[in-house]
Amino acid sequence: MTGPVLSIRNLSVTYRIANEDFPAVSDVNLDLAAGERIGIVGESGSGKSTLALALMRLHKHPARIASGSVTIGGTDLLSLGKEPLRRFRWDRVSMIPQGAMNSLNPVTTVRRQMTDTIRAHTRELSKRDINARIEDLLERVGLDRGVADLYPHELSGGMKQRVCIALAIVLEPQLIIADEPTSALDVVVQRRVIETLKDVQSQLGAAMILIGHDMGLMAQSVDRLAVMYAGRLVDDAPIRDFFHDPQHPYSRLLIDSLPSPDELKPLTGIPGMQPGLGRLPDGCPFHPRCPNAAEVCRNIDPPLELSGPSRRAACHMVAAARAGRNFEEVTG
Ligand SMILES: Nc1ncnc2c1ncn2[C@@H]1O[C@H](COP(=O)(O)OP(=O)(O)OP(=O)(O)O)[C@@H](O)[C@H]1O
Repeated sequence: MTGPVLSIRNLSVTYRIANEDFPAVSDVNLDLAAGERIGIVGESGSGKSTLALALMRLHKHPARIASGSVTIGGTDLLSLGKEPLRRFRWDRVSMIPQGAMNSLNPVTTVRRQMTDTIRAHTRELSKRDINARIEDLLERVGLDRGVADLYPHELSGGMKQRVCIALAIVLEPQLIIADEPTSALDVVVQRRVIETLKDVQSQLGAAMILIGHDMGLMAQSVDRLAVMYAGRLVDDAPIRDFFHDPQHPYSRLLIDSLPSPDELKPLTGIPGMQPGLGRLPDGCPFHPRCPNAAEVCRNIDPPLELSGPSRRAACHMVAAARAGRNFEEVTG
């Protein structure tokens, strides 16, 4: 198949609160190729999990996909009926949700849980084939095959997370969405689990979306990094460009607020707060916190547009620089 594995067009997701729809994900456009890994970062509440859940159609009331389209492996996700959607999940797109390791059933063994997942999608495999597949998967994620007969309480956090990775790849999906897959683990185990996830993803040739807050982990794990702010994608760049030449002022501030062991500097956050649902200011949603904000930023919401080879930014200042114009001239 040629073309992207994932294609998101103008996707908006709202939450209905007191008879009013509030946008949590606004007009997101994104393509992802086979084998490509994209990281999505953003402050808490920026819409990352809402976007991830919508990509599996796992969002629940009061969330609603208000507009847009999602195509995965050539299939229009939003047009699928209940049964085709059930088969589509895990088979074509799988998810390691936030706190995945706590979602394992405490009263059944790993083997039982993996068998149930496989059986829910295929009736063709014999018990022997299923057991062979389970043991192979456990080994692929760095676990002993004996783990199949253990219960979740007999596993460490890192082992549980590996089981969740094995479950996510059980049907060899084309797209894996991992929402903070390592947030509850210590740093050493985090690195190992991410390495495992990357290995299985590249063996499958699957595309991967990695959602998280840890920019250091992202730097080592993904090909591209996208930033969400107040429900929008505001930056999307190859990982090296993102760190070496950040364009969006928010990305710059995020990078500046990272602690550095080489340069002992006081830790700085980003002043101000991200606007809550339904409290978006006019113009660019970041302008109240932006050190470069000008009149145009207070009035016009900048679209996410090409800002260099393979990169996009939603910022008037970046757009002016790309057009070779002086920002002050543009802002008048
Ligand atoms: N069930 C819900 N009902 C109403 N609003 C919700 C609901 N779930 C999330 N929201 C709101 O939607 C917005 C996006 O939330 P979301 O959980 O997608 O953010 P996030 O970037 O994943 O945050 P975190 O990093 O903390 O997981 C937030 O303003 C949040 O308060």
